[in-house]
This record gives sequence, structure tokens and C-alpha cells, in this order.
Amino acid sequence: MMNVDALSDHLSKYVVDILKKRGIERLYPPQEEAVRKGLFSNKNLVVAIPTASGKTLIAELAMIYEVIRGGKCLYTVPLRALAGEKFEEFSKWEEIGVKIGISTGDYESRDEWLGECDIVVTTSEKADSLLRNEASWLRNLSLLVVDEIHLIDSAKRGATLEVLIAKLKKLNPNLRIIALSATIPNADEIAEWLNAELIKSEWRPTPLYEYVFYPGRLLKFENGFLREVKAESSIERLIVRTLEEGGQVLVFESTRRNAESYAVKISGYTKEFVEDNSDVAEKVLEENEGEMSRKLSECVKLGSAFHHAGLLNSQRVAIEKAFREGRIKVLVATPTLAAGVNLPARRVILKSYRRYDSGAYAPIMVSEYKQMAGRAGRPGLDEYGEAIIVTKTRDEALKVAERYLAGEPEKVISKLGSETHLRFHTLSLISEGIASSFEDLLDFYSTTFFAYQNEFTLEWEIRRIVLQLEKWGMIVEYAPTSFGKLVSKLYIDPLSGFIFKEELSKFDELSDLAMLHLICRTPDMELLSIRKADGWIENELENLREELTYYPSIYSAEYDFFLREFKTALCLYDWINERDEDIICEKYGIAPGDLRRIVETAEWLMHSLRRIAEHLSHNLASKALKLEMRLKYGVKEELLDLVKLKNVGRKRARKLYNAGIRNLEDLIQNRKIAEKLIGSRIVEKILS
Ligand SMILES: Nc1ncnc2c1ncn2[C@@H]1O[C@H](COP(=O)(O)OP(=O)(O)OP(=O)(O)O)[C@@H](O)[C@H]1O
Repeated sequence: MMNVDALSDHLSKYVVDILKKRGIERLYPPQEEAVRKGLFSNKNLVVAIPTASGKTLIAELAMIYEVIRGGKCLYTVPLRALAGEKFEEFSKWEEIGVKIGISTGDYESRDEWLGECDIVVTTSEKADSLLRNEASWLRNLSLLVVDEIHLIDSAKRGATLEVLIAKLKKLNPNLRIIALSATIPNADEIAEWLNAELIKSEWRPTPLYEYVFYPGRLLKFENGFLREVKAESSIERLIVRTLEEGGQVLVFESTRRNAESYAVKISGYTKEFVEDNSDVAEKVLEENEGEMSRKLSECVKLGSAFHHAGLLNSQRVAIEKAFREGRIKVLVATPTLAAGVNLPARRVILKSYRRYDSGAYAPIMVSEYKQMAGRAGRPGLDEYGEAIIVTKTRDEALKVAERYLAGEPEKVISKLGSETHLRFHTLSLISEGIASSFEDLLDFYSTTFFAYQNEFTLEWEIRRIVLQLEKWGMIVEYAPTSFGKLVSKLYIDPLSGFIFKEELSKFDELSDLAMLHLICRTPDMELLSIRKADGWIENELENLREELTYYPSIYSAEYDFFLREFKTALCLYDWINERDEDIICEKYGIAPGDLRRIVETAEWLMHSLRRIAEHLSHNLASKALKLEMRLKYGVKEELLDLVKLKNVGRKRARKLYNAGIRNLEDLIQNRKIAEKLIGSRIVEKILS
């Protein structure tokens, strides 16, 4: 393998020294192949290699190479959590004067300061939003790195990724692109679309062995033949053996409930392997002490943990860090983790190979299995990694082995052809001046991966969408109206913008609940699902019907969907009326992380509603602004002057208010009382 000293001609001795400090003496085979295929040139590259095989380093070397030549780089990832992780990883380059920036905040900031950075890490959505808000620095990029480009296949975020690449290529004609991908069967299609050299390999620094388990046996493929070896009688015995060997285990379960209960069960086994985790156990209770958080804390004390989208960000980070440090021995996660951050373990066990998707249990895709299995084997720590799918019988094991061990991951397919995505991106293309005619739109879409993969054009769909945007008053003759430009900048679905405008044109006044319900009626809002235990909602509906402006008949097809909208609006209503977070979670059957996510989305949509009301000079703009702030802090209107103060959240504000302290002035005049209520340190911070 090539010695990193050979890189000094392209990168300088200082860079090589930093690599060596990181323990990187020789390039991995795929990295060497990348150098040979033009890593240090202007060539585009697609790198499709397994997890932890050195993809990121290839991108880092290319970015440093560009920066040394005075270039500017954008590194895009699919998730905010990943952006934070990569930003941390790249910050070491500041040692040689490379300026690293990160931008993943709200969807409307310009972040002009990023203009001075050499490398900016962001999510594809944020980069697209920055383009919509005319962030000028995005027009002089020399290198775009697209991490996880196989997520073009994702129904939710794939289209934005594809359109972002096409936009940046249009705005920077000489833009160099390096795409990092999991091992997918049609990486060559992506390479052709991007006019790139392809580096494709199955090489891994840590060998991966894949098995299917059924009680007492393990199945595996060896030289193309299925072999069966004796095994432990239960998965728990197998897990204990791994812990006895000093390894850790990542377990995937199909639902949150299963993940939580298995983490509790396995904590009975991990406790004998764990030292003192009390600091981590306390950390996960810092922001919330509800039922889920307490259960998580108990597990952590005994060396296990669960990980799913209901965790608070701070809890997720604490768990991941403790797992990386080897203090948590078994982490039980739901498949959402697979596409997320990098948590390798010696053994990866899929207790279930099904996932709950839009109301039904379905077997996971082979590519999802490969993502999870790829986490097995910590580079430099484990000699090998083992991925094990759990089944109950030999018959089932044979079928599962056929599908997942011998199977090919699914091809990456563009999802741009859906009306929602096309509507969303067509408005932005016209708003940003990238398209000012029908031909411009067709030309632009002809440069997407969708066009590469499909003979037929989107002509008919685009005509229909243009007519719709005209009808909604967002464009005229392929130019944006001021309303259309605003909707595009707000990064909301044009249909959401239209719903807001329609409702505001019908009503002068709306109750708080009606305004919360209005944002829940948009395609941008994540809605709560209706559980068996939610019979109470229809009673609430009877009591609150007068406050609503829209209420379908119980016989109409949309009634079930309306119930979900109404349940979500009630949840937000409780939040802004200072109901305790844990009581809200209990009442609506959600976890703290879900509440935070729904509140964050609602705040963004209320902000959008407020901006549209202002644009229409509608008197509800001021009420929308108040609701936006109440959503942000979860308080009644009377506390707004207090929560604006730093270090004053909803609980402290309520304490102060109830003692007669209504704002900063009162606080200064009643400092002693305030110190008794919230502590002198906090008062000090507020007044500093
Ligand atoms: N040539 C090398 N020699 C030694 N260590 C390396 C080498 N290349 C990368 N590494 C280390 O291996 C780990 C994984 O590398 P990297 O993050 O580049 O892989 P990856 O494929 O991007 O992983 P992921 O898919 O999880 O992002 C990192 O800690 C990195 O420092």
C-alpha cells in the first residue's frame, strides 16, 4: 500500500505530518486507486466502497488539495448529526490554516460569514436553502463533495440532493464533484451521470463475516456454498461471549418499543462488564426526566442503551460518545440509526430484519442490511466484524440467508419525478432566475440523475406544475411574483404557501388553535398518528369545534387525516400553554425527541405563516409572531418578555412571573427575590 510520504508533492509535508499524527502511514487500496485515477487533478470521482474503508479521507485529501490551490469546498451530508461529526473531523486541518465552517441552522439564514471559509460542511437541504437566499459564496465553489450520494434513492431527501448538484454545476460550470457512496450495484450510473472516474471496491480494513442465526446454529456462505455451524442456544449467550472477549454489540430492532425492552433485558447481562456509568446516566436525565429518559438512564447504569428518533439530541450524543468509549457494551437501535452516525461494533445483530413502514411491517431492503452490517468491526480495534441476522427456524434462516447474505443491494433510483418534489424545486428554479422559460426548465431537469435514468422527459408534469404555480399567484410568465419568491425563500412546499394564503384571504380573525391547526394542514408538518388510546380526541373535538375553521364530516375520506392534524394541533396547543413536557409525551404517546422535532417544525411553519401574513399586510401577522415565539419557548403570551432573556426557559419564567417579576426591569428591581427563585448564578448570567 502506498506510503503517505508520496502525497507530499501534491499536498505538502505539513499535511503528511498531520496524517501521520492520526496514525495514517499507508493509503488503503481504494485510496491508492483514487490517487491513481486523478484524486489530485480536476477529475470528478465517485467512490463506492464499504463503510469505514476510508471514503472520507479521500474527500479530505481532495479538499486540502483544492484549498492549497486557492479553491473553496462544500461538503454536503444528509443529516445534521453527520454534519456535526464531519465538522469535528475536519477541524484538525485548521492547524495548517484551513478555515472550516458549518451551516445547518434554520432554513432562512444567509450565513454570509461562511464566505471566508475554505471548507463548509452542510446538509443538502441547508445548501439548497442558502442558494434560495442568494448566499453569494455558493457561486464560487471549486469542489463539491457529496457524502452518502446513494441517498439520492431516499423518497424524502433524494430529490433535493439531485437538484442541488445540478444547480451548483450550473452556477459553477467548472465545479469539480467527488461523490462518496455505499457499495451500490449502479455506482457506474452515478459515475456516468457525473462524468466521473469510478472507484468501486469491496475492500475493508476489518474483514466482515455475515451469518444468519437460528437457535443452536449459524448459517454462512463460504465460497458460494451455504454452511451451517454449531452456535449458542440463544442470542443473549452469543452477546455475552462477545462481551467476554472485550467486544461490543450493536443490536437493531424493528420498533422503538422493542428496542427499549431489549435494552432493558440485555442490561441484565451487561451489568457484570460495566464500570461506573453514573455520569452518563445523569447526563441523559439533564434535559428531561420523563419515563423514557429514566428507563434509558437505568439501562446506561448497567451498560446497555437504546437509540431511536425519540431521544433528545443531547441524549443521543451522550449515548454515542459512551458507546465509542466502550462504556456502553450493547446499544439497541432502530433502523433509523443505520443511515446516521458511525458507531462500529465487533458484532452487529439484527434481532429483526423487518421495519415498520407507513403502517406495515416489511422486510428491510438489502442495502439497509448492508448499511447496518457494515458497522461490524471497529477499524484498528477488532480483527474482524460479524453481522448476524436472527431468525426462529431453519427454513426462515435459509430464506433470509438467500436474500441478505447472497443478495445484491437494490439499485439507486431517482425519486425526483414526484409532483411534490417537482413543485418544490420548479418554484425555486424560477425564483432563483435559473429558469425563465419552459425550455430552461426542461434543460435544467435534463441534467438531473432522473433524466439520466429515464428516457421520457418530465415535460407533461412540468407544464401542469407551471400552471398550478401561476394559479397560486407564485409566478407570472416564468418570473417569480414577490409572493412566489417569499415562499421559495421560506423553504416550504408551495402548496403550504397556497394553503396559508387561501386561509388568510377567508378569515380576518383565527383562534390560537385554528392557527396551529392551519400549520398542521400543510404537507410540511409531521403529524402524530392516532393510537387505540386516543378515543378522547373526538370528545375534545366536540368541545373545541367552534374554534376551528375547517372540520370535515366524519364520513368523508379525509376525516382520519383530519384527526391526525387535530391531534398534532392539540399537542402544540398544550405545549404553548405550558403543559409539562412529560405529561404531553404521556398524553400523546410520543417521546421527548418527537416533541422537540414537532415543535421545531411548527415554529418554522408559524414563522412562514407570519411572513406570508406580513406580505399580505394581514392583521394576523402580529398574532402569528406571538405564536411563533410561544412555540419556540412553550409559554403563554404573558411570559414572552421573560423568555427572551438568556438562560430563562419556560420553567424559570413561570416562577419569576408568579412572583410578580414580569420583565427585565422587574428582575433588576427585585434581584433578591429572583435570586431566591432561580439562583444568583443564573441571575448573574442574565444580567451580564
Ligand atoms: N489509510 C488509512 N490508514 C489508517 N487509518 C485510516 C486510513 N484511512 C482512514 N483511516 C481511519 O479509518 C477511519 C474510517 O475512515 P473514514 O471515515 O475515511 O472511512 P469512511 O469510509 O468515510 O467511514 P464512514 O463510511 O463511516 O464515514 C477513520 O478513523 C480514519 O481516520
